[in-house]
Amino acid sequence: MYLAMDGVVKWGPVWSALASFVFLLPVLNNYIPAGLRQWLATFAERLTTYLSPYLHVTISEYGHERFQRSDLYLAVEAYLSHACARRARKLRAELGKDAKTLQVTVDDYQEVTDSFSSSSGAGDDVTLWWYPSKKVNRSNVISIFPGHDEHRFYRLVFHRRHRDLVIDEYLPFVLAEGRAVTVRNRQRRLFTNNASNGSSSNSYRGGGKGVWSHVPFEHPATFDTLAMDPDEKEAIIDDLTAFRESKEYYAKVGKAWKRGYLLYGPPGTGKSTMIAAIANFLDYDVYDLELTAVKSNTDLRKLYIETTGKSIIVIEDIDCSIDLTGKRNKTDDKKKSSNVGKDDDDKVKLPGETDKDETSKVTLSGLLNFIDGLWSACGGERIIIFTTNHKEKLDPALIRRGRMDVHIEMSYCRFEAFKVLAKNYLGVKEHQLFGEIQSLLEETDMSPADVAENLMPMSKRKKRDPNACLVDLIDALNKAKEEAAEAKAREETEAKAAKEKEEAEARMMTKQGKFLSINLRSIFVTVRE
Ligand SMILES: Nc1ncnc2c1ncn2[C@@H]1O[C@H](COP(=O)(O)OP(=O)(O)OP(=O)(O)O)[C@@H](O)[C@H]1O
Ligand SMILES: [Mg+2]
Repeated sequence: MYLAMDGVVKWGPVWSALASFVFLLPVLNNYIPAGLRQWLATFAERLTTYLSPYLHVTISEYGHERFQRSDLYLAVEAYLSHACARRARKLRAELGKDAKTLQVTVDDYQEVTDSFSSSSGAGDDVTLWWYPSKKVNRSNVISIFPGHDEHRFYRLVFHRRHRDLVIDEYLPFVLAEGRAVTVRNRQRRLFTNNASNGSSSNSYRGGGKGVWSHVPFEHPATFDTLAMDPDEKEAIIDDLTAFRESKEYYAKVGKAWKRGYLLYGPPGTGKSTMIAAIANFLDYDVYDLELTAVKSNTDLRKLYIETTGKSIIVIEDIDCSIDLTGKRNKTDDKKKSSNVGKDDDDKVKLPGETDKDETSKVTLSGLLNFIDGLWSACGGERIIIFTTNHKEKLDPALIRRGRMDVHIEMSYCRFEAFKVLAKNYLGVKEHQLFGEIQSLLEETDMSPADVAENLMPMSKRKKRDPNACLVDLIDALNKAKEEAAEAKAREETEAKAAKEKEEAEARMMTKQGKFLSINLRSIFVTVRE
C-alpha cells in the first residue's frame, strides 16, 4: 500500500505490482520445487494466521456420518436465508422438496454480514461475516454417497476478541433460530412404511431408500370442520395443547414425552378425519403404519427409531391389522412343527412360495413394547393413535391408560354435530327445518359421513339451495328410521321364532327322555322276572 503525503492512499502502484505478481505466479511455479512450494504455502498461511486478528469457524455440510447432512449446516443455511439473505447480492433460488415452495438461499462465495449483541446487554453490536463456499474433490473416484465429490461448507469470520461470545452465544443462537425457521417453512409429510422395511442395507436416511416413504400431507380437515359435540372437541383441543407444552413436565415426572389416543366408533364417524385435524392443529408429520407389512418386532422397532419428533404415529383399524391375542403364535408354532412344508390349506408349497405366516410376525408383546418400551422414549414429542370399529375386541393391555391415555368415542351424528356440518357444507346456522332434523337425529343412528353426503349440493337441483339439501336429509333420515324399525321388528320376530324353536326342542327332549326311561325301566323289570 502506498500512502501519499496528503494521507490519501494511492492504489495504482499496488494494483500493478499485484497484477504482475499474479501474472508471474504460474511462471515462477514452474521453477520452484514442489517441496519448497508446499513449505512456502504453509508458511504463508501460518504468517497470515499469526498476523490476522480474525478467527474462522468452518461448518461442513456432511459431518462424520457421511450419509446425513449436518444439522448445524442445515440450521445455518436456514438462518442465513431468513435473516441475512436480504443483505446478500448473489442469491440462489431452488424449488423446495415439495416442488411447490421457492427456497432462496445465499449463493456460493457470497459474503453476508451479520451483527449480534450479547443477551446480557453488555457491549455493542458485534459484526460477523459468513462465506458459503465449496471445495471440489478432484479425485477420479465416483462415489455413491451424496456430497462426496463436492464439499460445501460455511465459514464464519469474526474478531478474536469476540471468541467467547460467538462460541457460547452466537452459534447456539444461530442453531436455534435456524431450526425454528426450518420447522416454520417445512412442508408437512405423510409417511408410510415400505414393504421392504427392515433390510439394514438400505435403511439409512438421506442417501437412499429408507424404511419410510412420504408424500406431502395435504388433508384439509381441521377441528372447525370436524362435526362432534363442542364440549368433547374442546376437551380434546385442551389435552393436545397441554401435551405440546409439557416437555418439562414429562421430564420432571420421568415419563417419555408421548401420548396415546384410541379413537373408536362405527364406520364413517370421523376417526380418520380426526387424525388429520389433530395433525393440522399440532403442525405434526403423520406416520401411517401399515402393520401387516411389518415382518417382525425388530422391524417395528426400527420403524419407530426412524420416526422424528413432532409426529403422529397412526395404526388404523388395529383390530383388523393383526391377530393380537398373543396366543396365536403358540398354536401356529405347534402347527408348523407338526406340518412342515404345508400351508394352512394342507397344500404342498411351490418352490419360491413363502409361508403365509411370514407376512407378519409382529406379536402383541412387540406392539406393547413399541408403544411404551424403552425405545419409545427416543426423540420425544410423539402422539400414537389407534383406530378401531370394535374396541371390545382389543386386548386390555394394549389400550390401558399409559399406553392409550385418552379414549375417544366417535359416535353417530347428533344435533350438535349436525349444526357444524350444516354450517360447513351449506353455510347455514339456523333454519326452520332444524327442529324436525333434531328430533329425527335423536331417534336415528346416522353416521356423520352419511349426513355429510346428503348435505353436499352436487346435483343440479340442490346446487346452492340449502333448503333442498335439508329436505333430502330429512327424507334420508326418515328412510333410515323406517329401515331401523323394520330391522328391529325382523330381529324381534327372529328372536321369538328361535326361542319358540328352542322351547319346542326342549319339550321334545323331555318327552323322549321320559319315554326312554319308561322303556328302560320295563326292560329292567322284564330281565329281573
Ligand atoms: N365427525 C365428522 N366431521 C366431519 N366430517 C366427517 C365426520 N365423520 C365423517 N365425516 C366425513 O365422512 C368421511 C368419512 O369419514 P372418516 O374416514 O373420517 O370415517 P372413519 O370413522 O375413519 O371411518 P372408518 O371406520 O370406516 O375408517 C370423511 O371424508 C368426512 O368428510
Ligand atoms: Mg378411517
